[in-house]
Amino acid sequence: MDAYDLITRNAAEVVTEDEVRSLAEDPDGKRAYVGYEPSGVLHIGHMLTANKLIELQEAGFEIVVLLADVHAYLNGKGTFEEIRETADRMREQFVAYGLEESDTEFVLGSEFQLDEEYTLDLHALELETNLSRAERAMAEIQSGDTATVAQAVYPLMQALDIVYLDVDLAIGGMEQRKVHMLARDTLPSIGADAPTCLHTPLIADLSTGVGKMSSSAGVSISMEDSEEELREKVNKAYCPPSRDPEPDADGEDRDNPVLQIFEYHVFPRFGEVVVERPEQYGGDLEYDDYESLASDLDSGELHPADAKGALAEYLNELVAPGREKIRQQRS
Ligand SMILES: N[C@@H](Cc1ccc(O)cc1)C(=O)O
Repeated sequence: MDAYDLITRNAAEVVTEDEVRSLAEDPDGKRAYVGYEPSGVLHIGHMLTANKLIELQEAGFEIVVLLADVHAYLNGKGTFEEIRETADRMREQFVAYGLEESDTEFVLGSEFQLDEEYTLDLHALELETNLSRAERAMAEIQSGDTATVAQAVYPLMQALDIVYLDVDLAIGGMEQRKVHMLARDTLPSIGADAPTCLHTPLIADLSTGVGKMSSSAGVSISMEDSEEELREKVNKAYCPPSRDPEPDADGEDRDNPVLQIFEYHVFPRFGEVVVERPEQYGGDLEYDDYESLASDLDSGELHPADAKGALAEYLNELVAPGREKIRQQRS
């Protein structure tokens, strides 16, 4: 796979393709980052962007993980002290998940976001941005129904982080895209470059396939799930025998979250998949790529129950080191 294909593998969108192509010409030493609001336990959304970081690490990128303590505080996630405490645990969980510790720069937001220079640049961006634009950028990230002033400052700080962390590529889930577009539009006003961005897809709600999976509503997969819990969650998941399910009665689009997890989590980390089946049902099935697995589900060769059984096992393998780390952190 050439560098461009590796960088953009499984991305929902890159902004812009030309900019990513020029990064791909010489990826060595280029810097990519994801920022996370610290929380006690990683969930599948964190793991999805982390998969991309691991791939970029392999492509030669320097990886920066921002533990965005000030952002979590601005987004109403608790007292600053509480949030800080969880940041360290989160870092350890990322390492357990597979981010090479010696090759990853973990930065706490408060290490630089409270400096005078940063603050003055932030105020300069505030002058350039109207409130409704900031609010719109935050709509999918904000906790609570009504936007606070803190939540309007939040996306501007996120934009500024890209400058202060000196990154060449900003990564985030699709819910970050409006913040990144705001960053592209406003950073030039303070003399900085518009950042190049890559967005990872969102996984559909596990039980319905409608909308996105969320750690705050509905069933989500987390790093502390036991093997048994994973099996139960996956068994109950929505998985019609097709990769493009029919819209539901309300005409809402559905996706197949079981297939999405194979595509965005299992294949990128394991490379191949074996679905174990008793001889009498045709024996084991082996797949080298996502496409062949998805088309076997479409054709009926692969039964959803067998796909789910395999998925639960691979997920268990993915979360096991982090689960062990969480156990140590709590003892
Ligand atoms: N907005 C990100 C967190 C974040 C904060 C600051 C950044 O610079 C980047 C990302 C989230 O929703 O979790």
